[in-house]
Amino acid sequence: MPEPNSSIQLPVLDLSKPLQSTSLSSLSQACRELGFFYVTNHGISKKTFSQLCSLSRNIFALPQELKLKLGPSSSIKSYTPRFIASPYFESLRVCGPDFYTSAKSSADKLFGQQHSELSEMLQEYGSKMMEISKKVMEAVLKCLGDNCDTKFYNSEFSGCHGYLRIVNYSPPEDGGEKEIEGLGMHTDMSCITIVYQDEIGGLQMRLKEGEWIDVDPCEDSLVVNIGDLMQAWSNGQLRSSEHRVVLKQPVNRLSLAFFWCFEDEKLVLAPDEVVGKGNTRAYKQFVCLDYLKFRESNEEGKFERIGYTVKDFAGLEHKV
Ligand SMILES: O=C(O)CCC(=O)C(=O)O
Ligand SMILES: [Fe+2]
Repeated sequence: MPEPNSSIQLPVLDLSKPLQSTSLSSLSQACRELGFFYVTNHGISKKTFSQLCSLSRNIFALPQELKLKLGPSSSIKSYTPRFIASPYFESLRVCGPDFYTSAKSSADKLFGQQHSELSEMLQEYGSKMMEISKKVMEAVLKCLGDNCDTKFYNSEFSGCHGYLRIVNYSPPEDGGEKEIEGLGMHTDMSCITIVYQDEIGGLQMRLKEGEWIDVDPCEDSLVVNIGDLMQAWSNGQLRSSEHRVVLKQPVNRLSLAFFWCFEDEKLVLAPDEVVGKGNTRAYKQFVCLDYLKFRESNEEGKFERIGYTVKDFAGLEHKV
């Protein structure tokens, strides 16, 4: 594993202010070159995060037999146990738009019928994340210039849906000084992903040159990264960068990753205006679900470990 030693100042998108031209140009550069940035003034309180994290920790602390009632082989399939993505990674998935029902069907299996606190919190969190995703996507579309946000948000992105993955990383207690890979290098299959990480840190992004950079937890900020669907839709102008999670201390780490994606049946194709006159189209049209299936079939048993990306699936010979 290469040693990461650099850090980089990622730009911050402040959702409480209109985007000024200087912040737009740094955001645009980040979306094109790095694929990562922070978002602040998102409207989710510290208290909400800490309550959600503590309820989630209670779930992950339950006996394995109980958690396995939720997956991977149950009909709900919301739980991914350890030793699938990595020996140290387990996760719980909650799907929108009805986050309440999705969470409730898991909670009922774990605790019986009487437990709705978690489901209510997740409904609130999920709908808040949907609103944040919309605002973030409008800003991302602005980065493509030419009023792309007003031209394309409604026609292309209004059918997007979101799901939340609550992740618990538990490194071995006797890990010593060694850095341990909690989640291997991958790109996300989303349009955008919005991540809350607790104070432990460990998320790293990969530069185009291959160097690993820490994406540190930042007070009151969420991390946004561009996913594969957006890389294809923007004709490769926006970057879906490889990232991973490295565990540097023998303590548990919790993250809440929200994936905002096109609907399964969506035909993903960069509009001519986005490709731009005189530029070559870099991705052929594809059905969103077909890409998700392609990734699944190539990653059997490996979860999201990278092998193939949207470039391998839909990339055309001549790249822009
Ligand atoms: O746990 C994190 O910070 C990021 C997780 C992630 O990259 C993913 O679930 O795709
Ligand atoms: Fe990811």
